Amino acid sequence: MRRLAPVLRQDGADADLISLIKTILAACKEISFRVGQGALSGVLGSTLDENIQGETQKKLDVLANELLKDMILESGLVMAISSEEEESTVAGNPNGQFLVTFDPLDGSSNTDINSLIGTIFSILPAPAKADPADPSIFLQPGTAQIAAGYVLYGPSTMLALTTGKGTRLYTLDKTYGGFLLTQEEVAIPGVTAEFAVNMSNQRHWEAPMQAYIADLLQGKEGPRGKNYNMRWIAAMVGDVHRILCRGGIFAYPRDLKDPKKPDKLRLMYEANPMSMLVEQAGGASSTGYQRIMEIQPVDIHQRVAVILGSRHEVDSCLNYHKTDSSKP
Ligand SMILES: O=P(O)(O)OC[C@H]1O[C@](O)(COP(=O)(O)O)[C@@H](O)[C@@H]1O
Ligand SMILES: [Mg+2]
Ligand SMILES: [Mg+2]
Repeated sequence: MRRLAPVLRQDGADADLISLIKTILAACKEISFRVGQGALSGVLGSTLDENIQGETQKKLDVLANELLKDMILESGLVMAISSEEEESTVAGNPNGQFLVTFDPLDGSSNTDINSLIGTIFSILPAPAKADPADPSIFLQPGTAQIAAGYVLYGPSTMLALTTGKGTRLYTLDKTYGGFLLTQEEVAIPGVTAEFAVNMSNQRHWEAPMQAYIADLLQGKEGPRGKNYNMRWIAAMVGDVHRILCRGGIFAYPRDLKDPKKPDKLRLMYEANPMSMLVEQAGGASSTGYQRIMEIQPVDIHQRVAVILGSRHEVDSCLNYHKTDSSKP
């Protein structure tokens, strides 16, 4: 089985990019070890704090954030980092070629039930001669990403990674201590009969999403003419991993439950890296009205509606949005 670095070299990644990816993964291996130790490592449960987004921080959120931040900045390869758990960006080497934005721990609410969680990351180019302390250097669309990936802390620890040459899956070999290539080319089936959405928000969705899901639920007797199955892991990283493995559609649509917070998922370190992985595997990703990777960000913690997965199913969902005259 092939090791990570030679595969990245074959894909045209330069030595600094390989080194940065290896640094991110070194932090993830440490997180994987702590997660694997569970209650024995003393990292389960909540802190007394909230993060910038007003969400309760888990001890693992804080630990994962510190590990990633320190190791990435110490590498000297990045101009700055941005994280879900940091209010603003953190400056690094003014000559660093890269920016890294990450969700240190996705699916935090799963930590206490020994269920799927992961780390999501996105690597962007650092603008030339920019101020490393200026957060606006991160405001680049997803199409500018140099690489994107996640590490899933499951029964095995897996890496999904793309540098724009397809999406590949690696598995952490704990005896050797590195990630080995276990799926060369991920190809998401275009057609599916599986959807993932938090149904408890159904009554708060906009009309097109209500109509789309209502038709899926009618199964064989409805306009879609087939029965659908539903899955919800409550960690985007787990739901996207399932879609990379066997197809499906994942949605966290806009909802009107709290008008001040209509969207849940974060553009820079959740939606964009997952969209790149999905598109590179032949899938599609949209807000319902726009390709996610083409959004020009205005804030490092900006939230966005997400609909991604099997290409034809995403297209079907988008058709419901096209016929909704109330939207752009
Ligand atoms: O609470 P819900 O509606 O099930 O939301 C689950 C969603 O929230 C998230 O956990 C948000 O991520 P964080 O855990 O990083 O805040 C997503 O991964 C997941 O898809
Ligand atoms: Mg998250
Ligand atoms: Mg998180």
